Amino acid sequence: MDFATAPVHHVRDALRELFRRGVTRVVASLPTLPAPDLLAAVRRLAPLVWEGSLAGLHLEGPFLSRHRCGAQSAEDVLEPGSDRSRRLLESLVQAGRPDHGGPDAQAIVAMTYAPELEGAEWVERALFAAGILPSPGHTDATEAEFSTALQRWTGMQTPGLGLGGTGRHRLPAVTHLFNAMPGFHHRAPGPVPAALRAAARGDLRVELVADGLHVDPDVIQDVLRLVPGAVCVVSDASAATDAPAGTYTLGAVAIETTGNTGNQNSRAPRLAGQPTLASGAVSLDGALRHLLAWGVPLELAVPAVSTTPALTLPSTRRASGWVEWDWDAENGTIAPGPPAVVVPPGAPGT
Ligand SMILES: CC(=O)N[C@@H]1[C@@H](O)[C@H](O)[C@@H](COP(=O)(O)O)O[C@@H]1O
Repeated sequence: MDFATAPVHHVRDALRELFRRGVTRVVASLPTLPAPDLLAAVRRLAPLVWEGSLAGLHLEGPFLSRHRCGAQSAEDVLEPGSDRSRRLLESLVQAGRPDHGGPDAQAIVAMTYAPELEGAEWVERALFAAGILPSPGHTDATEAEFSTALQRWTGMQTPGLGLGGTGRHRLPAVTHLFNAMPGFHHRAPGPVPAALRAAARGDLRVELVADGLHVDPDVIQDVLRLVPGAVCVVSDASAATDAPAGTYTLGAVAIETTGNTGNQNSRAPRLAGQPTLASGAVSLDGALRHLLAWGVPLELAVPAVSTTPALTLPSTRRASGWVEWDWDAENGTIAPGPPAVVVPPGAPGT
């Protein structure tokens, strides 16, 4: 099911399946699309956020680096500085805002953008003002460009949103750290070390795709040890995630998966006919199983898939109940299949 193009009743079916597996809050990511389609998708899905079915919308673009599109539609990437881009962002913010309610009611919770682009500062200002977190990602930024963007944010915070708050503050998160950005080089460090330093200071959170294919499991564990409270494990899922072999859509682009052939590498969705990774290979319950199988202690793994990512949501959308899994304490693994008990929000102890 492709959030960007599916009718609302298919979205509801997919959410029911995720909730059955123990996922309690879902942020729908919309990829870079032709501007009218993106606006239409926000208009279609925002009511699901207002009614509480979705926890929010994340727009992955369209203000991305043309050099780091990855699986995002390069044709639909826009320069943030143009009048057309300004009008589009204003319309998106408007489409995500309900008739009643403050910035906390905005359906869009985050937008991925490349902070080195000309006009990025305007995007950041507009997003913060609307209660939307700017998420650096799909970026070709140098370390200096990335750090400059973080400094710019300092003057743009609104109450409860921005840098340097308490541990439960709503902070921006880097969109899938390591993927779709320059890697670390000792003479050209790129955004990764700057992001990790900011995360260690408590000024930023970092998303990781923990499917065993996007980032080496040892690197995931290193990041969890370095900045344990800042890691948001995300599925980066698409219609092709956990799906049978076939061709699917990710908004405007065709992607494919070879399904579960027993060779884990073949299971990652890729751009059709190309080697480019296109989305996560497992949904969030699968990511938790991976973390535990790699030996990540339960007390690091569980917050990274639950309470830490929840902190990127407005506080009114964080209470998510509690899920008890059939887990094998001796082997540190959880049993496949649905959780043993899903305790609804508001129940004693949640
Ligand atoms: C939805 C989305 O955009 N997902 C990105 C994809 O675009 C990128 O190609 C891939 C690998 O990036 P990498 O080759 O830089 O590691 O990571 C994520 O799957």
